[in-house]
Amino acid sequence: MNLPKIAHVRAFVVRGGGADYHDQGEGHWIDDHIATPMSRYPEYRQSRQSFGINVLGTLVVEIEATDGTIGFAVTTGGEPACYIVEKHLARFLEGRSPTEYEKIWDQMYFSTQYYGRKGLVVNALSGVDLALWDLLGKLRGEPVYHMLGGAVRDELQFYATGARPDLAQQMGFIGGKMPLHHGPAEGEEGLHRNIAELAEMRSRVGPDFWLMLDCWMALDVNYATRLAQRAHEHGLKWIEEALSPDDYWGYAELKRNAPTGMLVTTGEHEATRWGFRMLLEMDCCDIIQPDVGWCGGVTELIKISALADARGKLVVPHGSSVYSYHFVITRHNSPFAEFLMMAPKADEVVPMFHPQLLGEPIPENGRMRASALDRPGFGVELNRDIALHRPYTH
Ligand SMILES: C[C@H](O)[C@H](O)CC(=O)C(=O)O
Ligand SMILES: [Mg+2]
Repeated sequence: MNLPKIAHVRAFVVRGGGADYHDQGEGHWIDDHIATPMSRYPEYRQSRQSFGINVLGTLVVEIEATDGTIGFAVTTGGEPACYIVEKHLARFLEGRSPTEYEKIWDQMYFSTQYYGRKGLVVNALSGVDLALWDLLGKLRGEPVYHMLGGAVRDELQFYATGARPDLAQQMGFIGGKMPLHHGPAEGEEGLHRNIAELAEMRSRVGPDFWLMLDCWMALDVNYATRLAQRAHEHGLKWIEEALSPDDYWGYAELKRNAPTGMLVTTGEHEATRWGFRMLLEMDCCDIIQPDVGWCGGVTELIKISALADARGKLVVPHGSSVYSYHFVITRHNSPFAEFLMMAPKADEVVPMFHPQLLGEPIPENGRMRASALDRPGFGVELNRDIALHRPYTH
């Protein structure tokens, strides 16, 4: 079957929430004294926006085929990622068939390897890859999850990330992941407060509801070990991203130190099969958490997931909305998914990438039927009422 070829690749930057979900207004739980590697500096402790967490904004990649069909995707990376997409990556797509995603991925990765490999460049590459899968699905009239092999279960189950696991429990989620508020620079008092917050939440949700702590790379092995040991009596299910993503040795040590039954998770800032191979072969964690928009897109996630599956590890992607939903429903070793609560007080379910996507499905009672994904591509449209800025052309 001859599909239309790729005619144009375009990249835009958008401000205000969406894929750059840290780009929120004042008073949002996601910017309220959350422990980070920058918390050692008191002036950057209260707000992550103060050190520039939202400096980039969302990257929107559009790929138009010769018949006018448009695939698109959103991720983070903003204006610098627009430059990379327009000035470097677009050449590997235009004039090609959208079925050639393996070769396109390979050329995007190896042509940028001398300045890429992780971070911003792989975010940009992931955005292109996801837009390509969206285009392919739209041209074939198939949802991405069909192209990935089809659903292995009838519905997705979600845990919620946010400041109010107690409310998430009432909304039907299977667990709640809270941000850790105090890092090592806040000393023993900060550690007591972290444990007190966990204990308070445990008393609200009862003994069986999953509670997790997201440490956003803020800790060292010693602090993380002490936190894990003290959190164990409050039934902490997992300790997430406790250390720098570069500290594979530290993660291996933390996994050895963690109390029996408590899971160590990480990987949302890791990228590619080679990065995840390190996490897996060094036995750094129990669950890997690639972000589909940051790890290399769906093309790379297929490989990352197969590596994990062969080692009996779970893959529970970080956030990533529809890009994650279409993958998780197709894999046995992804038994549940994350839902980031983007309402400022984490007190209601709103679409994760609002306002950038139209038709973005949301969990109901903590679940989503596979049929909610039954639209071509990733099943969403770009909201063209938001301000799209195209800083570069080619
Ligand atoms: C809540 C965390 O600090 C971060 O904003 C999101 C995250 O790491 C996650 O959803 O996982
Ligand atoms: Mg996290």
